[in-house]
Amino acid sequence: MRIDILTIFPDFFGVLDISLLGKARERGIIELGVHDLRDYTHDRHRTVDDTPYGGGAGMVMRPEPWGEALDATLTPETVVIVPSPAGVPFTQAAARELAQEKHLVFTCGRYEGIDQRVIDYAADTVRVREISLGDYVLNGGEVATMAMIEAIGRLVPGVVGNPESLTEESHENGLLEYPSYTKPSTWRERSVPPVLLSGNHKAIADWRYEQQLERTRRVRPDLLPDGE
Ligand SMILES: COC(=O)c1ccnc(N)c1
Repeated sequence: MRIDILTIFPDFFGVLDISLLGKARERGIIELGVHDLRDYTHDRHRTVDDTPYGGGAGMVMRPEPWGEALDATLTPETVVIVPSPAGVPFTQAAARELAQEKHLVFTCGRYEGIDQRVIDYAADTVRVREISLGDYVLNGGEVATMAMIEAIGRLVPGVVGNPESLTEESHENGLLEYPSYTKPSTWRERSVPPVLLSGNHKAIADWRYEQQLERTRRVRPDLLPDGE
C-alpha cells in the first residue's frame, strides 16, 4: 500500500517513522509520502488560504495549490480521504476496507476547510471519502489523519506480526473487547477471574464472549446485535 499525505504541516508526521508503521515502511509493506502543500504555491508568501466568498469569519484553503498537489499525486486507483467533521463516521469496518486499497491520499484541511471545488474536482476522477472521527471539531485534518493511518495501517496484511491478535479486538466482531489480565494472579488484593486460570478453553471463550456482551450493553448498547 502507498499512502500520501498533503498538509501544510509536514513535520507533524515525523512520528510515522517510528512505531509499527516505521517497521512496515522498512519492510516495504507500506510506502509513505508526506508533501507540503506550500510547495504547490507560486507567490512569495506561499499563500494557501483566502477570505470566504459570501463573507463570514475565518479563511478557506485556495483551490489552486490543492489542484496542483492532487494532479501530482493521484492515480486511477487512489482513494482520497478528506478528514472532516462533516464526514461519514470512521469505523473499524471502514479501516478494514481501506486497508485493502493500493493507494490512499489524505488531504489535511486547515482553517475553515478546503474550497469545495477541490473535493468535487477529485471526485470526477477518483473515489473520495469524507470521514469524521466523531462529533467534534479539530483545528486541522492532521490529527485525524494520524489516527486513521494507525487504524488502517495496522490492518494491512503483513504489518502486525501475529494477525490472530487483530481478531479479538474491540469492534472486530462488532462488540467491545473483553477485559484482559496478566501476572501476578493477585495484585493489591485483586485476583484474576478464576476461569482464566482454569485451562478450560471453552469455558474461557464463553466467559470472554459474555464479558464482551456485558461491556457492550453497559457502554455501547447501540452496537448490540438484535436480541442480545
Ligand atoms: C479539520 O478536521 C476536523 O476538524 C475533523 C476531522 C475528522 N474528524 C473530526 N471529528 C474533525
